[in-house]
Amino acid sequence: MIERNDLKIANEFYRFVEDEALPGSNVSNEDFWKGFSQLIVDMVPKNRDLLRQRNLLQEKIDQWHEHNDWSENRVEYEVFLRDIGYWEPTEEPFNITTSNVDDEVAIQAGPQLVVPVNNARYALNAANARWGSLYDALYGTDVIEEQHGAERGTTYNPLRGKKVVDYARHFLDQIAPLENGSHATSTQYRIEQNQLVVVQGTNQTVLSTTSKFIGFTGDPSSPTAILLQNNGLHVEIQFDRQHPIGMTDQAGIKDLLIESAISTIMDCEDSVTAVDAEDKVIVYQNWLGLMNGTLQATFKKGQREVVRTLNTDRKYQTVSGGELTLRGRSLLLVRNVGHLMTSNMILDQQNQEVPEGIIDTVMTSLLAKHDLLGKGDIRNSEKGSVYIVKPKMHGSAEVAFANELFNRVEDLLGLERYTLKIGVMDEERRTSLNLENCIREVKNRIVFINTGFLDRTGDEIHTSMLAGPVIRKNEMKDSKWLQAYEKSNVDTGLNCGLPGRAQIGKGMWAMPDRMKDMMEQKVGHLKAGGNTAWVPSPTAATLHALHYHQVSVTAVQEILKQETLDRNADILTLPISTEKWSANDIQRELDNNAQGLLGYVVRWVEHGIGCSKVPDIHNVGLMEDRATLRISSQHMTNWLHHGICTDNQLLETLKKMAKVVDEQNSEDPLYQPMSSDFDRSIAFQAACELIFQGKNQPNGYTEPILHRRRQEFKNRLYAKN
Ligand SMILES: CC(=O)SCCNC(=O)CCNC(=O)[C@H](O)C(C)(C)COP(=O)(O)OP(=O)(O)OC[C@H]1O[C@@H](n2cnc3c(N)ncnc32)[C@H](O)[C@@H]1OP(=O)(O)O
Ligand SMILES: O=CC(=O)O
Ligand SMILES: [Mg+2]
Repeated sequence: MIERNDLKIANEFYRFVEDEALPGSNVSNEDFWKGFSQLIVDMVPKNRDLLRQRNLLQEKIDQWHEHNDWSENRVEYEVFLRDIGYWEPTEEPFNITTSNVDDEVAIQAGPQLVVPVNNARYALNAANARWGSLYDALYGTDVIEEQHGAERGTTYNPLRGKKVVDYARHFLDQIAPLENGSHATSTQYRIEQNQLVVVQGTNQTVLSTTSKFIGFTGDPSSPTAILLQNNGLHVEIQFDRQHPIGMTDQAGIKDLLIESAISTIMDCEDSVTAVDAEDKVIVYQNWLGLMNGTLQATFKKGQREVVRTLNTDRKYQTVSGGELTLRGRSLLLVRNVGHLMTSNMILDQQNQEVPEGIIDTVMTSLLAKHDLLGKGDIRNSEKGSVYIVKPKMHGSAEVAFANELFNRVEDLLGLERYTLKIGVMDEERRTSLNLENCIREVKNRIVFINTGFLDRTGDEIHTSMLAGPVIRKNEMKDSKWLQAYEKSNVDTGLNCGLPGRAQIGKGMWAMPDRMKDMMEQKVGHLKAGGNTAWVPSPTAATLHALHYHQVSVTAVQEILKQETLDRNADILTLPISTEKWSANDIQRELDNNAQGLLGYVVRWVEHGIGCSKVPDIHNVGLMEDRATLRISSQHMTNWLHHGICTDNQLLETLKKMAKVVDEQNSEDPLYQPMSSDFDRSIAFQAACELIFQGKNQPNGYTEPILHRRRQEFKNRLYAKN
C-alpha cells in the first residue's frame, strides 16, 4: 500500500492512476489525491448511514410480517410502509431539465447493449455493434427456422440463404415501400436526378416516401451502398456483384447493414468479477481505452489472429452533393457499482475500506475526461457529457447522495456542473414506489430510468421473505406486481418529461440463443412505451433494432401520455403463493434454480467470469449474472424458510446438480469439478452459503459472499503457485 493524503492505496491501482489516468486529464496529482481524500472524509459516513437505513427498514418489514398476515391486511401494510418512511410522500409535479444529451439517448429510439467492460474483446465488439449485418444475424440464429432443408449445417446452405434474403427484402418493403411493386423483385438500384430509382426488370419505380433515401457511396449509376432512414434509424443496402452472396442476387445486394446498438452500457457491475485492485485496474484500463480511443484486443479465432480496435465513422454522399457522416460506434455509458460494497483498493483515514461506488464514480469520470478533452481521433460524447448508470439505489435519499457525489466529483475534476449524467436503475422496490422523488433528486442530470426487472425480482423476494412462500420463478414475469411496476415506471417517466431528454428503458432479454422468441416478444417493450431495451449481444441488437422500424415509440408515448394510470394499483401485490405444489413440481423448481446458480457461481468464483450462458433444466442457455443469481438464491432461501423443502433436500439437490454442472464443463481443462470434493470446492461452498445464509444477506445481494469466496479462491491459487 502507498500512503498518500491520509489514504492507503493499493500499489497497482496507485500506479495506474499516476501513470495512465491522470496524465493528459488536466488534473494535477496533488489536487487529485488531496480532493479525493477530502471527498472520502465527507461522503463515506453518509454512505454508511444510507446502508444502515436499508437494514433498519428491512428489520421493520420482517417484524411486521412476523406479526401480520399480509393478505388479510393489505391496507394496513401500505399505511405501515408510509409510517416507517419506506414509502415517501410525493410533492409538486416537475419536469426534468437535463441538457447536452447526445441524440442517441435524447432522441433516437433503439437497442441498448450491455457488456462486461473487463473483457476487452467483447467490449470493443459492443462499441462497434452500432452497425450489424442483418444477413449474419438471420442466418446464424433461429429466426430462420432450422427445418425442411434450411438447416445451418457446416457449409453455406443456399436454401437458408434464400430465406434470409426473402426476410430482408420483406423488411425493406416494410420500412421503405416502393411506389410500385416490391423490393423482392428489384434488379437494380441507382441514383438519377437526386432520387433513388429501383429497377424491376423493364420497369422502374421510386420509394413511396422519397425522403427516406438520404445518402449513398460509390457511383450514382451503380452505388456500393444506399442509405435509408426510418423512425430515426439507418439501414444501409450494400451492393457487390463480385461478393459470393451479391453475385447470386438479382440486384447485386450482398447484405443489409442495420444501425443496431445505438447505445451500449460498459458494465463495471453485475456482469463483472472484480474483487481487488488487480481486477479493478483491468476494468478501468479498458474504460480508459474506450474513452481515449486506443483500446485494442488481440485474439485467435480459429487459426486467424484478430486485432480488434474501435471502428471509425461512416461517410456517405448526400443526394444534394454534400457529405454525411454517421457515427461508427455506439454511444457508451458506464455502469458503476452500487452503494453497498467496499474495496480494499483504498483504505480511508480510519483504515476502513472505501465504498467501491465512490471510487467508481471518481475513476470512471476521471477516465471519461480523456474523451471530453477530445485529444484522440475518436469521440464518444459529441455533447461533452459523461453517462454513468447507477444501479441498486433504494429510494430518493440514496439518489440524492449520488447527486451530491457527482457534484463533488465534478468539482474535483474541474468539470462543469451536470457534465456527469446519471441513469437511474429502477430495480429495488423502494425506488419503484418513490420513483418520482428519485427522479426529482437528479432532475438536472438524469438521462434514463430503466426497469431492471431481474434485480427487482430479487428485491421483491427478499423484502417480503417472511410474508410467505413465493410463486415459481417462471411465473414472476406475469405476476401483478411486475406488470404494475413496468407500467408505473413508464408513466412516471412520461410525467416527469423524460422524452426528448432521457430514455425510458426496458430490461434484458436473458435468452441469448432464443432470437425467434425475442423477435416475437421484445416488440412489446416498444408498445409499452420504452424507447430503449437491453440486449445481451450484438446479434440481438441487430435483430431488436428491426422492432424500432416497425413501431414509432414517439407515437406510442404520445398516446400513453394522455392516459391516467393508478400507479400504485397492484405494485404492492406480493408474489406469495397459496398453491399446494406436488413433490415433483417442488423438486423441478429446486433443480432448475440450483443448476443455474451453480453453473454461474463456479465460473464466477473459480474462473473470474461475471456473466455466463448457463443451460437451465430444459437445456435453454440463459444469461446469468449477479441479478439472476440474486433471484435463484433468494427463491431457494424463501422456500427453505417456509418449509416447502428441507435443508437436507436442498443440499442433496445442490450435490446432484453440481454433478450436472461438472459434466457440462467437462471439456474445460481448467475446470475443477465441484463433486470431486464438495467440502473443498470453494464454489460449492459459496453456492450453499448464498442459499442457507440468504436471509441474512443485505437485501438479498450476492456480492458479499461472491467477493469473499473469490478472494479466498485467488489466495489459494497464489499460495499454490
Ligand atoms: C440483469 C443485468 O444486469 S443484465 C446486464 C448484464 N448482462 C450482460 O452484460 C450480458 C452480456 N452478454 C454476455 O456477457 C454474453 O453474451 C453471454 C455471457 C450471455 C454469452 O456469451 P458467449 O457464450 O461467449 O456468447 P457466444 O459464444 O454466443 O458469442 C460470442 C461472440 O459474441 C460476442 N458477444 C457476446 N455477447 C456480447 C456482448 N454483450 N457485447 C459484445 N459482444 C458480445 C463476442 O464478442 C463473441 O464474438 P467474437 O468471437 O467475435 O469476439
Ligand atoms: O440490471 C438489470 C436487472 O434486471 O437487474
Ligand atoms: Mg440489476
